[in-house]
Amino acid sequence: MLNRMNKASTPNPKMNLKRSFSSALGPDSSHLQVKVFVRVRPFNDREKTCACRKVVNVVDKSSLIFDPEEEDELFYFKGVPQKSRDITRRLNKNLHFEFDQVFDQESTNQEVFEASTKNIISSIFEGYNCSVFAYGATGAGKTFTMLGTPEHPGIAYLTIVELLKFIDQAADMKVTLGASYLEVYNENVKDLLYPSSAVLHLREDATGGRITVSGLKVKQIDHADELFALLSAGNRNRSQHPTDSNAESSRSHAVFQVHARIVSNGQVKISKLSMIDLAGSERGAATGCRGIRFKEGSNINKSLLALGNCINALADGLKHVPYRDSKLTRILKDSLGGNCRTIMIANVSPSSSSFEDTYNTLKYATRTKCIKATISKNVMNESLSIPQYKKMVQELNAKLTEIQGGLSFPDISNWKNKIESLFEDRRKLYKEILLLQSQGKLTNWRISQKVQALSHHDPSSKLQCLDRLTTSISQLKARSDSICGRIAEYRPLQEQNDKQIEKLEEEIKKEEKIRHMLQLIFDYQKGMVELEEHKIRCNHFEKIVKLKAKHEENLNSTIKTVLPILNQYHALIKGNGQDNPELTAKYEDALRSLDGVKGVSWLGDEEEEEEDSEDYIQLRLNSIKENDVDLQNGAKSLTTTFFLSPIYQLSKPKNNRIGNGTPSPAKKPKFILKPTNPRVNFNIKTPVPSNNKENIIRRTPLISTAVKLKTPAVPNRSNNRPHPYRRTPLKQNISNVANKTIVN
Ligand SMILES: Nc1ncnc2c1ncn2[C@@H]1O[C@H](COP(=O)(O)OP(=O)(O)OP(=O)(O)O)[C@@H](O)[C@H]1O
Repeated sequence: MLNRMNKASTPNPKMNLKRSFSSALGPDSSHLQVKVFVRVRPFNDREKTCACRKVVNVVDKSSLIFDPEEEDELFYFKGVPQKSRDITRRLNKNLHFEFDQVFDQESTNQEVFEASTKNIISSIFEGYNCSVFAYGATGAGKTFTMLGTPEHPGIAYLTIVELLKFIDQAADMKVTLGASYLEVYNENVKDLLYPSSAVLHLREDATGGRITVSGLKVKQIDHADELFALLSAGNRNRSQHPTDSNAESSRSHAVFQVHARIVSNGQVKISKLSMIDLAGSERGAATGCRGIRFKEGSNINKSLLALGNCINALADGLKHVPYRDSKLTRILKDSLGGNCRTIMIANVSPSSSSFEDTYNTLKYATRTKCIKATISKNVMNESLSIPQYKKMVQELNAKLTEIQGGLSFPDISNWKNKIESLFEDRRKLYKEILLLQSQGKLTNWRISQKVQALSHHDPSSKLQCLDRLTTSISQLKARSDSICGRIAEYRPLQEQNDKQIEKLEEEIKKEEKIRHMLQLIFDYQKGMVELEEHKIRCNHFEKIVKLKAKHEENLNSTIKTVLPILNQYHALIKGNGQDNPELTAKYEDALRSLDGVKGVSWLGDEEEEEEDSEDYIQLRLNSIKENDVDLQNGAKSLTTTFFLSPIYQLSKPKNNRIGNGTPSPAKKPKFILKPTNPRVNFNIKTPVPSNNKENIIRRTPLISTAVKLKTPAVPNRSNNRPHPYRRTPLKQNISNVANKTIVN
């Protein structure tokens, strides 16, 4: 038995058939594979009369046995019954085939439809292409299955009925249907709905994948009746000629296509249902065809052979599928291996007279089961009309309102008021303190000027102006003390405000949901206060610079006046013979001092030259950056960086040097105006005095200056070198601003 099965299983090595043909994948994965059904038609009259044997035995719903074993009749040899079989008789193949479903002779078209095509109707409305094709030898029942008779309507009819039923039920979609019907006869394509039209040609689209039939007309369908009328009319136009096997043999491959355009939920799905009734495969000898019929048969077989090759290539998963070998395979390209849910109904005759045809059909069908198709929906976005957009916007708005209703935003107005109020207090406090500081610094600068003026005179002289100077210094000092006192009064309030703001910031951090929102408000308010602080500092700095400039102007004008008078006095004394060496030395010392003021450069000043090269005539304030606070001994100081961009720089030429520290009266000092060099930075620390008055005096630069009243600083000239800051008034100005007034 096993041997027989093995033998039977290798009739054609290329087909690689096995004894048992089981479905490669389960029913759930069928959407990836071509579904294959086999239908066995009843014996026809001719088969009945010729006493043919039944070669197909339907075992159950999904399997059949081809060429089943028969009970061995008793075999007599010389009148004696033998135990062994009759060796002159052919062995039965007894092949077991399995398909998605097998329909026996008793099955109706309705049953075939219910089990096969009905299941793919919904896929059409999802945007999938679907195709059903009937395969089999001539007279095997393809046309009966696909088209049927008035009494027994076929798959095409039943599918259309179901399709229309589906459309009626689906109220939420708009479906437009169209139909086309073509036949491939003798390798010519003909429009069956418009039979008078010329032979149609196949075109491949630009992407090289899709085949279209150029000139094939798609008729729009508004009513179900129209679809049936089209089907009937197309069938009448089909090439049919009687053969020995079939009195009404269809000699062409017919492709009836229903094109659907489904619009739902703003999407457009386009799908196509193809129902293909293939011409029957036939053996010339078996069908008794001659002449034109033989030519027809050759072409039919040629295209069916091409179809078989495509099925084999697809089943083996080959990259190249020979669709181009025939018109039929080109047309069926997207129904077999393309983006399509495909159903094959293989029709077979049960009669031994069609033994070879049935066997070949079953082999084809088995190979077809292995074809896997990758299907995807043909969905595209519909370009909506204005009313549709309006409707969509309304729907979205309604959803938004619904979502917003579900969200509750916490009320942060209390927080906001609290933050704003605390920072408003801080702003006022800082403003008062800084303005007072500015007044104090300006006052102290005036004190320092008067102290300098005082130092120019002999304290023992009883000049009236000295009294005025001393009185003025005392008044200014009293004012400075008063300002310091007022600043000190603000200190507790400022500390309290700082603590409140620190606490508030901590509280904000604990608010999980609104923390970020509150932090934004907090940072904004903080920034506003800092901005105001900077504005006050800028104003202060401008005032200082103006004062210095005015002072320098006065000094220069005094020198201009004093120098000729001094020379005159010296000449007068000398002329009167009252000159003495001590007086001459003092005179020369005074000259040197005045020369120094005018800017003579001395040897060994290189480093200072580098350090203090920021001699500016005009200064422009660009921007300010605060580096915040330095806590030391309980006192706070604010460090501010000023970026000063000089417009022009007044410089001494490098060669304006005399040598060995000796000034050269022959060479007058020269100045040149140079364009600005890159930005110059000044770090300016603004001390914020603590409560402690001692500390205030010790740490506040201007007050320190005031304390130095009793012992005014005198430039150290022990090495016969003028102090660089005393030598050049401009430098002195800058140094005062940078080091004394603010940086201390
Ligand atoms: N299941 C069936 N039940 C009853 N009669 C059938 C059945 N199948 C086929 N027949 C009959 O068998 C005959 C041949 O069938 P059909 O024309 O459908 O064959 P075919 O495969 O289309 O042949 P061809 O390829 O030559 O067109 C028809 O008279 C048809 O009515």
